[in-house]
Amino acid sequence: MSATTSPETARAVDRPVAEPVVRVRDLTKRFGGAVALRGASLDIRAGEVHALMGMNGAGKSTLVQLLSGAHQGDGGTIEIGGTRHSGLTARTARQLGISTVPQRRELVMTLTVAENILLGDLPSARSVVSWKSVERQARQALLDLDIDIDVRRTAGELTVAEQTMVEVAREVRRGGKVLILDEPTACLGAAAADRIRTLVRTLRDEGVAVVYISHYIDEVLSVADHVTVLRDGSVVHSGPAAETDSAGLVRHMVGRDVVSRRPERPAPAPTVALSVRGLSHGRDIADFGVQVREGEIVGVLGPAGDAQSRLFDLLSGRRRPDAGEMEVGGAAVPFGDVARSLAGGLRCVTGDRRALGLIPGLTVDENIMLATDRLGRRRLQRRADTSRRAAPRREAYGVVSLTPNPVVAGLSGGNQQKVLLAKWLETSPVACFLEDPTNGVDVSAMADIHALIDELASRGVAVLLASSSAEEVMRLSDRVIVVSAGRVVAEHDVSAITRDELVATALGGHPR
Ligand SMILES: Nc1ncnc2c1ncn2[C@@H]1O[C@H](COP(=O)(O)OP(=O)(O)OP(=O)(O)O)[C@@H](O)[C@H]1O
Repeated sequence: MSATTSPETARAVDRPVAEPVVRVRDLTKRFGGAVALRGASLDIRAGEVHALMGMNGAGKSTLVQLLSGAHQGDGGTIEIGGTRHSGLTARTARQLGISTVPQRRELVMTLTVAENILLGDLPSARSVVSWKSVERQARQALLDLDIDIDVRRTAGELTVAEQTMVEVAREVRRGGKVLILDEPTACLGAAAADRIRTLVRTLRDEGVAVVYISHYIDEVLSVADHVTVLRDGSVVHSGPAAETDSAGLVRHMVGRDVVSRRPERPAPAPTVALSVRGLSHGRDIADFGVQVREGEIVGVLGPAGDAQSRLFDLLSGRRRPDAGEMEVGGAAVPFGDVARSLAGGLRCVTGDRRALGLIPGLTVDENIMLATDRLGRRRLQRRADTSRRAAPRREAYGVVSLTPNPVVAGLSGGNQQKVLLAKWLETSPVACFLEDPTNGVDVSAMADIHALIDELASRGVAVLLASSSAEEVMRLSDRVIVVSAGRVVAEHDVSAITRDELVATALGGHPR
C-alpha cells in the first residue's frame, strides 16, 4: 500500500478542523525510577482517526492507560471537554466518554451478543428483564455502526474480528466518544482486518474520536487522519497522515531506515524433518497433511485467522485430533503428548503469549531460561545465575526494559514477544511451529526477528509458520500452503507468485 490518500481519508481531511475533545499536555509517567512517558502533548479530535505509533516500549500503552484512568500520571494534564484533569480515575474517564477496546477480548463468552452489549444496563420492568427489548436495543446498537451480526449468537462462537466489533458497539452504546483501539487487527487475516477498518471509518463518520494503536504502517496510512509517533516516551512527530509516508514514519519511529529483505538462505535439505498426515478433527480439519524439509520454512495461509489457530491448536497438542500421524526427525510423535514432542525436538511458539506462552509473575530472565532448564532438568537456579545465562539471549533477541530484570508482565507487548521467541528457539529444535511470531512487534524488532528465523532455517530447522500477514509469509517462507475448510487447497513456491496473487488465492482458494 502506498501513502496516497484513500477516498475515505480524503473526506476527513477536507472537513474543517474541529476543536480537540482531548488535549494532552506535558504528560509524564514513571514506573519506579524509570520514565515511560516524558512530557507528551497531543490533541485528539472528534470525527478523526488518530493513530499512535512507536517502537516497542515507546510509551503508547502508557499514554492510553493515563487517558483511560488505569494509571495516574506524575506530571502534566489531560483536558477533556474544556476541563483540565491532572489525574483521571477510570470511573471519571468513562463518565467523560473515554472507552478502551483492549487487545484481549473482554466479552463474557458464554453470554449472547445482545446480553454482552447490554451488560450492566439490562432493560427491566419491576425487576423482570425484558429480553425482547435487550435484543432490540442490541440490534440497534449494531445497526447504527453497520455491523451485521446475529445478536442471539453466543460471544464464544464469534470470530475474533466479530468479538472486537461487538465490544466497539457496546462501548459506543455506553456513551464512548473517544474510543481507544489497541492493535485491533493484530493476528487477523486480510478479510477480517478489512471489516475492522471499515468499522473504524464508520465510527469516524459518526463523529467518534478514534485513537488507533497499530504497528502496521500501511494500515495506519490507509485508515488514519492524524499520526502521532512516540519514541522513548516523547512525541517526536504529530501531523496529518496525508503529509507523511511509510519511510518517513519508520524514520520517526526508529531514527533510521529499516530494511527487512529476504536473504540468500541455503536450499532446504532433501530430508523431511516434519511430516503430518491425515490430520482430521470434527468438521474443522479434514485430512490435513504437510511435509517440511530440514531448513525449509513453509507458510500456512488461510482465509480466517481462527481456522488457522484451530489447526495449530491440533498440531501443537492443545487439542486432540480425531485422527492423524506426525513424525519429527523421522520418529513418530503422538499428537497431544507434550513430553514426547519436546523430547523429539518439536517446539511450538504460541500466538497467545499472554495465556499460553509466558509466566507473567516470573522475571524476564527466568522466562527466557524456562524451557532450556526444563528440558535440561535443571533445578531452580539463583536469580543471578539465571540472569548470567539469559544475558546473551536477551541481547540477541533485543529485549529492552526500563529496569534491569522486571517481571515479564511489566514489559511492553513487543518485548514480551521477543522473550517468548528467545525461550523456545534457543532449545535446539528439530522442527518448530511458529504462530504469528511478530505479533505486536515494532518494525525494527520485526526485521531482527525475521533475521533470527532465517538463521533458524539456515541451521537446518524445519519451520511451519502461521502468520496473518501475507508480507511476512512472503518474506520468510520457501513454500506456502493455502488452507481452506481445513484442507490444503493450493501450494505455491514463493518465488513464483506475487503478494497480491497469494492473498487472492488465500481468500478464495479452490480445492486442489
Ligand atoms: N506496569 C509497569 N511496570 C513497570 N514498567 C512498565 C509498566 N508498564 C510499562 N512499563 C514500561 O514502560 C515503557 C513503555 O511501555 P508501553 O507499554 O507504554 O510501550 P508501548 O509503546 O505500548 O510498547 P508495545 O508496542 O511493545 O506495546 C516500557 O519500557 C515498559 O517496560
